[in-house]
Amino acid sequence: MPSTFVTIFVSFAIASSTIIYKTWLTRRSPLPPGPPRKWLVGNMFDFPTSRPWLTFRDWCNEHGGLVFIDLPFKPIVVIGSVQVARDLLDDRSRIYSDRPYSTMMEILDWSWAFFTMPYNSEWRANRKYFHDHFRRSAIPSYHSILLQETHVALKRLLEAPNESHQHLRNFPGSSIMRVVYGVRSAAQLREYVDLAEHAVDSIRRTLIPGAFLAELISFLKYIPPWMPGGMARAFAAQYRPVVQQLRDRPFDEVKQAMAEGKATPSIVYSLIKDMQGEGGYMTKEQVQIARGIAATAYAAASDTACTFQVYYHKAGDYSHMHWQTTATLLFFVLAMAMYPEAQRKAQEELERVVGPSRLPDFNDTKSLVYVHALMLETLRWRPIAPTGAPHALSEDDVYKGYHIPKGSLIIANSWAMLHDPVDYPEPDTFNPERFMTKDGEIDTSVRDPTTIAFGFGRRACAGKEFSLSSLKIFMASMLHVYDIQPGVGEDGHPVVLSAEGSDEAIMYALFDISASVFVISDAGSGQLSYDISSIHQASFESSGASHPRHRAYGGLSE
Ligand code: HEM
Repeated sequence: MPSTFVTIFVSFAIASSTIIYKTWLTRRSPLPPGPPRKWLVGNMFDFPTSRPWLTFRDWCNEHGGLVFIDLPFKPIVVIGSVQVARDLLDDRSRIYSDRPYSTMMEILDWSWAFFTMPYNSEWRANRKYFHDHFRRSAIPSYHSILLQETHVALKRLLEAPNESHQHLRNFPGSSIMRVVYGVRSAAQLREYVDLAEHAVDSIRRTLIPGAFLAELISFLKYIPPWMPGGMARAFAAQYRPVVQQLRDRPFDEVKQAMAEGKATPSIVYSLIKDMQGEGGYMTKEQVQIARGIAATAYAAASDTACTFQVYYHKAGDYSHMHWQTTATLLFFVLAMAMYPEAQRKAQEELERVVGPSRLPDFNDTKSLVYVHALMLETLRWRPIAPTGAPHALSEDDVYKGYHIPKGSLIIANSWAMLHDPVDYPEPDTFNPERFMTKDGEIDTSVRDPTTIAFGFGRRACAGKEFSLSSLKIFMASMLHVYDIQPGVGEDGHPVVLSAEGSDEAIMYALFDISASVFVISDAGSGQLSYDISSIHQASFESSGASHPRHRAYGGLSE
């Protein structure tokens, strides 16, 4: 009985609010063009459920660089060209920098993560502190950690190649934990990476289309778990403690270690030192910011959630968090297995620049032009945020005569921009050389894909420089040491690889490379004399000193 009442009440509320909303929406015209809208439901049944970037691209090809999608209570504007993205998200960033509100994110207690925050003074303060520690000039101080974590991953790949997926997944998480919290113990790093994954699982589960009606009807968040309609609160009760642990546990451990005089240098350590006044006192707001920005980096980088995409879909909004650095590394490995010629060219460059007796380091990266082009091409070929992360418009706007209503969700279709055949001929082919001149330099006349893949305007990726450094040293080191090939299937033939993801995916589905790609040691000419098996994780844990460099002849094969 109560559930019948709730159903009738909810249906009535939806129908009447939809009519009011439609009247409001169309009070000013014209709206940007888009797929034809049906009365009351608008484009609700046109919205793509799979690979939306392809449908968005087609709509933009038909209607122009700006397309309006009319979903109940959620006007969506899709940007299909770099020029429009620059005009709106960069040049008008004052009003295009909000994020859409999500009920589930609020009740799961993700509001401290500044990638979810609205564009306000709290976001500004968070972003400023984050920037202090992740701006380009700050990154060299993390180089030794990135190198060490890269070497740990290489060693693990050698020891347990069947778990290659896991090793790639651990690299970003472990690196960021060491940078942000100074964690050294391998066991604790693993525990924290798992904790981040568990917490972010809460977001993954809210993504399932229509999973939570509370995204559409916000008051459902007040219904207790034991009542019909209380699903959102029941779900939140399960995950909220995990999300809070992610935010608090590593931070509190650093504070405790500082009090005992045992803390190692880290971003949290410097934040606390910088914020503490006389007598070591921090205000409640300062503690909140320090906790929040540390955990944002932790969540954003550690195989977890860097950004979130929110689409309105049939029964409600859903947020889509995704796995940035790990996903890029997975696509890199896949590309290497699919395009052996590109792999070979990178290895030739590594042999020339680095030579056979050591691993690449950050002094080499400037000379590794082909590896740089290969990284750019990976980010372009399979952008892991194909539709970016949604912005929200905070004031009514007019662009080229079209009215864009306040509150619209703004989606930049990065995939379409990165596959524009005018900028990138034959865009589906993985071809690092498109970024190089005939003289072997980076061709600055080709559009730099990092200006698209990391988003736009004031909300563009705050970890971009950190990511680029991690990706480049990891890719160079991996190719210097290993050959990457398709695995062999049960029929004895090489597995046929595909980079398309599954049909259901609203982003590129992550795949387990362990099953389909072989990573084998002794890359390139087979002349490498550096023995990766001699790297000792324990030596990083105890001292933080740079890794011991052993020389052993006979290549890397065991
Ligand atoms: C391959 C790696 C990565 C890619 C492609 C990537 C891409 C993105 C994109 C597309 C956005 C949304 C931008 C927008 O709203 O226009 C974003 C936001 C963000 N990223 Fe990343 N990201 C990566 C790695 C990282 C890492 C390693 C960190 C942390 C160290 C990080 C921290 C953030 C943060 C904090 C935001 C939210 C910014 C805000 O809302 O103000 N990202 N990223």
